[in-house]
Amino acid sequence: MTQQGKAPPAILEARDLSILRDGRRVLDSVSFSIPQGRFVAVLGGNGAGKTTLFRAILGLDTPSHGSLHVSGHTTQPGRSAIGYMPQSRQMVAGQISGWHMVASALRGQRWGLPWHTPQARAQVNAALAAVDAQELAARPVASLSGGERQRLLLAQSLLDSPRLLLLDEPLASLDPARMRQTARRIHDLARQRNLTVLISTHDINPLEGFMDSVLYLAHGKALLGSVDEVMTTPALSALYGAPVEVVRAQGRLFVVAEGGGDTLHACDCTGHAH
Ligand SMILES: Nc1ncnc2c1ncn2[C@@H]1O[C@H](COP(=O)(O)OP(=O)(O)OP(=O)(O)O)[C@@H](O)[C@H]1O
Repeated sequence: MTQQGKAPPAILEARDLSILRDGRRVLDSVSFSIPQGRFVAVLGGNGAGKTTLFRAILGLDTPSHGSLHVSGHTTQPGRSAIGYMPQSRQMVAGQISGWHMVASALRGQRWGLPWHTPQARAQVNAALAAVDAQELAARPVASLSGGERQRLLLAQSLLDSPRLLLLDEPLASLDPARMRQTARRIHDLARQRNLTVLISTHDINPLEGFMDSVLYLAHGKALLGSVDEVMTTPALSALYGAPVEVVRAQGRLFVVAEGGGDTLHACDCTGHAH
């Protein structure tokens, strides 16, 4: 990391972290340190291990080797300081209201108890207000658009005053304007609350101007740094262990397999060109 000045203490620290899934090494001796308050884009192709990393941070997957600490503590399930927006958009549908859907994620209330304390109600209302979703509170979830449901999921992740937000592809299936709007909303919330945000995505274009760092996962390895440090042909070729090319066109940045093969990622990196 090359951010200027004294870095705040690390909220997330991986040391030689390896994680197996079905016997396959998804993360292989990965080390990185993320200071509190950073807004980090987590990039990597399908199956690179983004969700696996999030699950490990939540304490749902145990490292096979190495260590992973959140605020200096070993990861464990149920830490209230972590807000999570899962990639799976499955949610209780039917006639449940937006308000009750958000409330169902309150700690200890996961099965939607029919009553809530005034404090719990205030927390749900505040989370809805934080994402400008008050008008969705009374609507049946089944009647909401995909983008509106995603706003409710973001509200859920804000319950219980998290210090760290893990957002697994929160921009997926949004139109370009809403991607940018959502990225700005998350960024502003993070700044107001001094939250650390890890946001996984296949297109970092909408995050341009908001992210402090990129954590790029490929072939079990990870590279953390600024956009300028990570999104370069030499850096990503070294990470992939194979030649890839970082191409800039019309203010956008693409990562392509050498020889003009598949586009691996796209990102608007105006102002980051080398
Ligand atoms: N429940 C599971 N059991 C066994 N293997 C799994 C399981 N979930 C994921 N994997 C494997 O772990 C690897 C990493 O998957 P992961 O979901 O972390 O990738 P990802 O970077 O989030 O991918 P995507 O961008 O497609 O969501 C993949 O090879 C996947 O097949």
